[in-house]
Amino acid sequence: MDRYDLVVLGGGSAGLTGARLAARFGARVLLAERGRLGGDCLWTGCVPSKALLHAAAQVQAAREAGDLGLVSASGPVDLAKAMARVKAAIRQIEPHDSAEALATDAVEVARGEAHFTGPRTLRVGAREVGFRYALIATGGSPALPPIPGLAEARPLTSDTVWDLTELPGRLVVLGGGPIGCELGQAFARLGAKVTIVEAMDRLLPRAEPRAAAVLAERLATEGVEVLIGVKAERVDHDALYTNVGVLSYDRLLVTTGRRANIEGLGLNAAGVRTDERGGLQVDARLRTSNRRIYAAGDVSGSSAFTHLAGVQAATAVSAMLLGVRRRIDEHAVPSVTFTDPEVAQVGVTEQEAHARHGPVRVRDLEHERVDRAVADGRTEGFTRLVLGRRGRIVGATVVAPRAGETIAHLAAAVRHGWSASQYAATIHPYPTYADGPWNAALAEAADRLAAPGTGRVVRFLLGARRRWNR
Ligand SMILES: Cc1cc2nc3c(=O)[nH]c(=O)nc-3n(C[C@H](O)[C@H](O)[C@H](O)COP(=O)(O)OP(=O)(O)OC[C@H]3O[C@@H](n4cnc5c(N)ncnc54)[C@H](O)[C@@H]3O)c2cc1C
Ligand SMILES: NC(=O)c1ccc[n+]([C@@H]2O[C@H](COP(=O)([O-])OP(=O)(O)OC[C@H]3O[C@@H](n4cnc5c(N)ncnc54)[C@H](O)[C@@H]3O)[C@@H](O)[C@H]2O)c1
Repeated sequence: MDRYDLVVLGGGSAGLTGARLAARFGARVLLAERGRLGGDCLWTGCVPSKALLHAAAQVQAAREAGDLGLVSASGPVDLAKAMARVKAAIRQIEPHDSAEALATDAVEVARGEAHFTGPRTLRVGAREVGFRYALIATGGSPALPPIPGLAEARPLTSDTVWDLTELPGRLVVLGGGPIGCELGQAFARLGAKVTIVEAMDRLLPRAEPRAAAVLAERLATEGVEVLIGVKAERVDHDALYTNVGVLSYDRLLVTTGRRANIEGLGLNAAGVRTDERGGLQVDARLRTSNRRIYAAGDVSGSSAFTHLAGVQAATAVSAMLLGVRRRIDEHAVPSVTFTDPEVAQVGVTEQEAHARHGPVRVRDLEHERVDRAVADGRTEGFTRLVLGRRGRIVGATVVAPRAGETIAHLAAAVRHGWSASQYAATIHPYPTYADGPWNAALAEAADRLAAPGTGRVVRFLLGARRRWNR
């Protein structure tokens, strides 16, 4: 039986990062993949959704060009052409995640469904191999809620929506989380009549409520019907029955959440326990109940982001192979919903901060005060800094075009516990959307200068300098 230092189950964002890092350390690594290398992010997640959103943004710009005197574009697009752009983006990235590229990095790839046959053995295809350590990185899949008639209606999910070649006339999107909002806006801009149905009292329930409100307003302006606090009761004959009425559709897209891919992994044989919710039981260092098996990425039950999946995998591999014990600071993981405007967030929201840090303050800056937003005619957004003890930035939200680029520096602030004054000390380029957080932090720092204690010192210095340098 072949023996490996590390076997990795799943070749998505987590598995690819973990396998490559281990091979770079000099370990003998086997990566098992049952489907397509690259995982959700490349084939059905980040890459196709961002490519479709880009196509949709171009269409939207064309529609709005009438304001500038051009004959404005109208009507639906040829979805097959938009999807061809999506496929082109995937094709461009795919070679980096291929078995050939991995072979160059000294990672061996085994094709097939992997499952544990014992605490230190695994079968993939016809091969049984032994391992010193294993990384479970099998990701997640769309989950359908138990609504009568829903499964039988065979709705679209984020796995299958990419196969559409004709734009649906009426698209009902069930679930107003990040996937529902991104895809809902994209299809609406491409020309579909979109209705988003969300069970909670707002879109993006994990975001600052005000961010969700700005997004909902923008979607409504673009013709998306947003139904919040609505209960879906059953699906029958191309119609979704809800407590507020019947929504007839041409296609139904379900984006109500995902579940971890742990079925058929042979967890019992490996001595890997699951928790009461049926997910993998992992500790803060991502170790399962078998001390030689770790988990990373969506399967671990943490927030589903590619950037987090990669960091988790690298952390787990360093712990397994080198004994480096590190925890990931989950509070400083930025999240971005790539709608227009983008909703970017890091750390805690105001509500969460109250619960966790006690009294906190927020410093808001309206984007009417951000010159780049004014120049772009996009002042609907805002920046919010959540300030904890000693003025430390414990959370931030930016709602704006390109907010995803702006949030990275704020992630550093939350990660390192910077105060608003420390954040403000870095010069930001003008005019950018990053002026939002910078000006918010500068305003906070200026207020501190005027506060009773510091203010007295400042006034003393001013007075003294006046007297000495008449
Ligand atoms: C529509 C959509 C948009 C998204 N947009 C973003 C975004 O903009 N930014 C962001 O950060 N995140 C985004 N995400 C989330 C992101 O795609 C995931 O967090 C990321 O792909 C998780 O990587 P992973 O390695 O954990 O899992 P995956 O990428 O799902 O990889 C798991 C791999 O394991 C394989 N596998 C499963 N079981 C087995 C087995 N038994 N044996 C062998 N192989 C197996 C699967 O085939 C798969 O290739 C999006 C997700 C979706 C669905
Ligand atoms: N830009 C990004 O980084 C990005 C983009 C897409 C997805 N993701 C990640 O993928 C994961 C899955 O995303 P998602 O949007 O599918 O899931 P989600 O759990 O984030 O959102 C699902 C939404 O559906 C709603 N919902 C659940 N059941 C419902 C019902 N019966 N009727 C109506 N609404 C219902 C929920 O209240 C929630 O708002 C998330 O963790 C997300 O972070 C990230």
